[in-house]
Amino acid sequence: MVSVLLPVSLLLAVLLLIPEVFGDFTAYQIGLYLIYGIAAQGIGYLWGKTGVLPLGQALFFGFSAYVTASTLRAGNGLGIDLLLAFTVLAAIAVLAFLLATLIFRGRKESGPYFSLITLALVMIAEQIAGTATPLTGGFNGMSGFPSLGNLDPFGSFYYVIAAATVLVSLLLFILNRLPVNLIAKAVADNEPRLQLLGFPTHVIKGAAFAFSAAIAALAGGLFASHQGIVTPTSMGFGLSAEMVILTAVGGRFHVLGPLIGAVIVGWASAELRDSFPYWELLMALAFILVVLKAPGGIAELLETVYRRIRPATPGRRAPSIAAPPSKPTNASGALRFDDVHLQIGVVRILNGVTFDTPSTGIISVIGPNGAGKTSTLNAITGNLQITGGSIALGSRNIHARPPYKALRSGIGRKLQVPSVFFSMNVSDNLALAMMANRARLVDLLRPATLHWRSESLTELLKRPAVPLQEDLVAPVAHLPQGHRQFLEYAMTIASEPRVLLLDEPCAGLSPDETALMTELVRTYQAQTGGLVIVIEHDMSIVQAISDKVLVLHLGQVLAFDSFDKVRSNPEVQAVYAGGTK
Ligand SMILES: Nc1ncnc2c1ncn2[C@@H]1O[C@H](COP(=O)(O)OP(=O)(O)OP(=O)(O)O)[C@@H](O)[C@H]1O
Repeated sequence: MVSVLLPVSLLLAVLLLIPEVFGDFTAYQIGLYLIYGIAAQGIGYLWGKTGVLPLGQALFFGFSAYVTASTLRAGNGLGIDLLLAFTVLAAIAVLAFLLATLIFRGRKESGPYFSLITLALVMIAEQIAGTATPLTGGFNGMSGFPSLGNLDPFGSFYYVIAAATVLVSLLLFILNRLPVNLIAKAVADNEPRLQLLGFPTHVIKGAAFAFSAAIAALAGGLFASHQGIVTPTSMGFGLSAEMVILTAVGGRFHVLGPLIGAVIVGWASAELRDSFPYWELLMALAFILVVLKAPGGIAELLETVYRRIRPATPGRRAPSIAAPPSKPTNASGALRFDDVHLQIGVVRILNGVTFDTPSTGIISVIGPNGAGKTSTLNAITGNLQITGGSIALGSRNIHARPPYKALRSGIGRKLQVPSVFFSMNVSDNLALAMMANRARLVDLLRPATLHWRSESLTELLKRPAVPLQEDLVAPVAHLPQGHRQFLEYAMTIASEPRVLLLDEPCAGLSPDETALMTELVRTYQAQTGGLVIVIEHDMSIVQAISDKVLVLHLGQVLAFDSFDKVRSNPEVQAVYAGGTK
């Protein structure tokens, strides 16, 4: 809690001292910088955590500013004004959520589409604001309305801005300690893995965008009241870009970064504007310098200096909490491919794959490079959409589903190259996996959820040969390949899926580690009674673990039988002639 209260108390103290030390006029100027800083904090949250860069945030800022101006002009009284303000914030958040989920739905990555669409929207909005004169006052804008509660913009209204700044910062600091923060960060880190853990990333990005839009709208309302005039530039691309610059300069990874950026850039611009004709050039150069040399912005530089003086001490590890059981998935029965075709452009990857697995056991998938093994798993989890035929698990067709629904259908997937969250430590990776298919919305707002452990995961971590126990606080980026393989395996089984898809789980493992991994897979299958499908090149492993072997070649099934029968199959021998692979 100290990590929240200390910076927030310091912020409060500094903001309260400003009018006392510098006087009302400076407080008025800083009030404006803080308003931009609040909007930039919203951008920082979205961009710094999820990696999604919004280029049209002034759309919400300006819209809210216009609505606030009209409301204040109508003179309804403080109560109605506040009620309307909350209604506008909520409406903007809902609209932003719908817009973002619509754009992100069906897209695998964040990509530049979203940024470009927000850019286009704010340009349209600025045009409309400039031409819809009866509503907005056209290019002259709206003016002549009182401040909220008739407070003096050059006096007491500063304290309203200071209060909003502290509250937004407090909220962001609290969010940083909750599981939702980990999930938001996981989007930027490895979105495909998060989807395979059952998280609908388009909804997560939509929620983060809605939150940042509501913060921009709050800032817009304060702006109208503070400035007493709203013009189309308050809803324009120029302001949107400026807010992004403030965020980048101040530091998008820190709660207070955007505020620092807004105050420093605002103050420097005001100082230079009158004394130096090329001040905009100087500001642009400063921006380029920060982006190139200090991508984490001023806040990160300050933190580096602070950490030199006071190195971080490793916190005490909180005791584990028994995780609730996984949500039932109703996954049962055999996996059935019926004449499955998969084509991307002119590349025909699967050409009529048909097989029917038993409902339990270990199936190995073998075949030469490029045979279509990984694509077969991709078709099951929805990472690739099939172009013909059907895939069913038990009595339910599963082929038209997006990847985040695979786990909800009881299918866990480990990828060929270990796919984990590289910017996080092992503990956070496991925490995300423990939430998969377990956490309800309310659990994502409880810090205790971060300490969930299931019995099976605890058992796995207790095994002396599993190299994860001593790695818990180690950044994943520093782990050797073998440890990453075990981590991804542990993450995949954390939600106890009934169907386990493992793509070369022993690749890069030492002989001892390989023996351990095969034993873990066998034990998991025996304990759950589920179906495990393993892609494997090493025939000794295939022989040791398989109940049946599926041989693929050129996107078709060459054989599907016991290991011995497959080994003596002349067609398989012909394909494998000359090597063990
Ligand atoms: N997204 C994609 N776009 C275009 N071609 C693809 C795509 N995914 C796979 N392919 C092609 O489909 C073929 C089968 O690929 P796949 O990865 O399924 O093979 P594999 O049997 O798993 O091979 P390996 O043992 O090398 O991993 C390859 O020729 C590959 O280049």
